[in-house]
Amino acid sequence: MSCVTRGKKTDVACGDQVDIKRTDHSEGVVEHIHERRSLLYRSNAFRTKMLAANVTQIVIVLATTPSFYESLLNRCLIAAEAAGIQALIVLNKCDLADNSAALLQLANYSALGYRVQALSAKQDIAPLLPWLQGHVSVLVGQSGMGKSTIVNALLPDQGVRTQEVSAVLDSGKHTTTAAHLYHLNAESDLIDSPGLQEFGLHHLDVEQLEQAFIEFRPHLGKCRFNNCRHVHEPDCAIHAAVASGQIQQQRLDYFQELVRELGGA
Ligand SMILES: Nc1nc2c(ncn2[C@@H]2O[C@H](COP(=O)(O)OP(=O)(O)OP(=O)(O)O)[C@@H](O)[C@H]2O)c(=O)[nH]1
Ligand SMILES: [Zn+2]
Repeated sequence: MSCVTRGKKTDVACGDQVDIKRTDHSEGVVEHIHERRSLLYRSNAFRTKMLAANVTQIVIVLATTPSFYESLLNRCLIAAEAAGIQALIVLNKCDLADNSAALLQLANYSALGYRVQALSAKQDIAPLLPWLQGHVSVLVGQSGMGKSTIVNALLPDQGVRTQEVSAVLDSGKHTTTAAHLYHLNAESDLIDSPGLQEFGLHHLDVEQLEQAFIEFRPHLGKCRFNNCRHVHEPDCAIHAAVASGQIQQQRLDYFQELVRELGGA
């Protein structure tokens, strides 16, 4: 049913549960937004956008080709941790060429405890099904990684994105401009979001960032200075953990990149 919000407020996110009042047989007004279990954001220095509400899992879609931005993968993982949502990493297009390099790259993330599923959405979507069962999952990823293909494979009857193409663009190019929620079955929902090229995390502060790097947690609060930003400070527990191999240098680099964006270092 097509519904509008009262006034100019558009604080409703895809996945929200709402009370509506019917104004017509096919139209209504959103009266109330229910309390959210989770809310996923992305933001730049100027504005914060709600990505999806009430999701329990973020599914990060990567592919062997075109190559994916590892920085974007990290940002998605950090956004998930900050929102208290679990993450699943999907490596799509595994029917293509050699995926061993990409799998090796992702082994670093399995070592952190993140689940990684190799897949070819074109050939067989079945390996993804058990991961989605019982969850409200949101699919995120760069353009071209195969999100539409995954959604179409999961919901073959809905002609999901092709429908949009004919209605809006009529150009034959698959593009998703807004998030959509689909019911996979009685217990599982799937939210498809537009392709991302960047994923800003300006809505987080340094302390939230530190906590979102899960392998930092056991070392936090153990630096000599309690406002240590883990750059060049002496007796830094995070640097000590990098030196002893408990934290990967690259993850510390990603952390520093995010802190610099906040203007905090
Ligand atoms: N070989 C192979 N190609 C795939 C697979 N999945 C998707 N593709 C192809 O990759 C291209 C991009 O796939 P899409 O599903 O449109 O990508 P997307 O992530 O939805 O892109 P946006 O709509 O821009 O966000 C298309 O040409 C697909 O046919 C796969 O498993 N194997
Ligand atoms: Zn430190």
